[in-house]
Amino acid sequence: MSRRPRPAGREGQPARRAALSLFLAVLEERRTLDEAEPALQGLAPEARARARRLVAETFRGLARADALLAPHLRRRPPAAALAALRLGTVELAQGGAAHGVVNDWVQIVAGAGRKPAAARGMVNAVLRKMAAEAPERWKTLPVPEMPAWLRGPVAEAWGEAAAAAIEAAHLAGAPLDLTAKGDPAALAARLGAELLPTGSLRLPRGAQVSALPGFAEGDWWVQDAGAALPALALAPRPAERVLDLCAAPGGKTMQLAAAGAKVTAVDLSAARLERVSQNLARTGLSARLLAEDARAHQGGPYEAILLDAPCSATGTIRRHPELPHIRDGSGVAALCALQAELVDHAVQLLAPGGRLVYCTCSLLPAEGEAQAEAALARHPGLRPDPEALDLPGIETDWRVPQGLRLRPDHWAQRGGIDGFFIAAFRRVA
Ligand SMILES: C[S@@+](CC[C@H](N)C(=O)[O-])C[C@H]1O[C@@H](n2cnc3c(N)ncnc32)[C@H](O)[C@@H]1O
Repeated sequence: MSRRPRPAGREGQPARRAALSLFLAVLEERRTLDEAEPALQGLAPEARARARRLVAETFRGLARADALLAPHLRRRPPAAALAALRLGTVELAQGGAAHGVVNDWVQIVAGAGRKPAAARGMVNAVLRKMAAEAPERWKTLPVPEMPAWLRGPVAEAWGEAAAAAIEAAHLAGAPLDLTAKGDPAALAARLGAELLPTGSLRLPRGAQVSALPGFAEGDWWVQDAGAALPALALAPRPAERVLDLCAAPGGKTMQLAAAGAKVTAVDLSAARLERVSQNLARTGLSARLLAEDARAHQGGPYEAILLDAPCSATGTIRRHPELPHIRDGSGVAALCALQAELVDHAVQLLAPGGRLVYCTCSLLPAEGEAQAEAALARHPGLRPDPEALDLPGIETDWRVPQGLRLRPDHWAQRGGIDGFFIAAFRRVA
């Protein structure tokens, strides 16, 4: 029996409706995509993934979409109509079929807001113009800049050219990196992945994680190549008692446990610790999990401590393009104070001769290099341990006096790496 063709765009409409709610939830409530995504529960997994992808791409290219839209908007449209225009423009710029995209967004807007008829006409007219303009003009528009609170310190630390290169990396997005539970070379061959010099595996952006071989068996987990380095720098030994502070969702906990260490993993958030538990169950690894403030942890002394401190997460903008649109830098001072308190407590929990690795996925030197310097100034019994950072595959220009500085523009030919700062210390007294 022949099936009647579906009207263009109909199968995309649930995803687009969901994208509109998700986009508004992130922007208006200042929640990350991860925090807001549970609102999409009930949507088929494919539509959910499509909605999330569209919202992420819209935040990534928002400055470009706004530049294209501006000449066609006499006044700022109501929130839902503006969101539809931004999402629709990005879809069109990235090759979406004009008829389906425009019709769907017009229908969606017709059911939202206080003056649906006016909004409907405006969205229809503007998106038709975008269908004609956006695909050609998109790539000619400037690369979106980081917000001033972030761009300022980045350009001051590494210069204008580096800031621009980091912005280009944010726009390019990130590939899919995995960490193997066992032999990385064997897993790379099995998955057809690139084996990176640091031991991580790399697949092209957009690969569907749960469909990859070995996911259900727990043979690997998703982890940026930069995020995999701190646990390698700690170099846990089999049966060694290791403390993993600020552990959720557990990428580093799994690395430490896979190396055979007896891991105690601490995180303030019981909900996030539940994800560590699920990750450990999937990978068949184990660790002792404690939901508590790391500053109150009593235990040890430990031979090895990993402190992956909460931070601005500005090193992960490639993967979390909404961050520049929902943060204003006002939380950074409090994060820096918390990081220092966490370092101080970690030092107290360290056995004489013990190793401490401190890291943050931040581009801000205040959360990285400055924290490492301040820790040494506050703790005369702490020494830098630069040899711990002599890891396979490390490029010489990642080394800085305080430790390792990774930036998204590093490894540009390979597809980049998340921004990270990593310092290694030893307690000598
Ligand atoms: C950068 S994430 C950790 C990522 C994790 N190490 C991994 O590799 O998957 C920071 C974590 O710190 C936790 N956190 C924030 N403040 C904390 C505190 N005072 N004590 C313990 N954990 C805290 C957050 O809940 C969050 O899970």
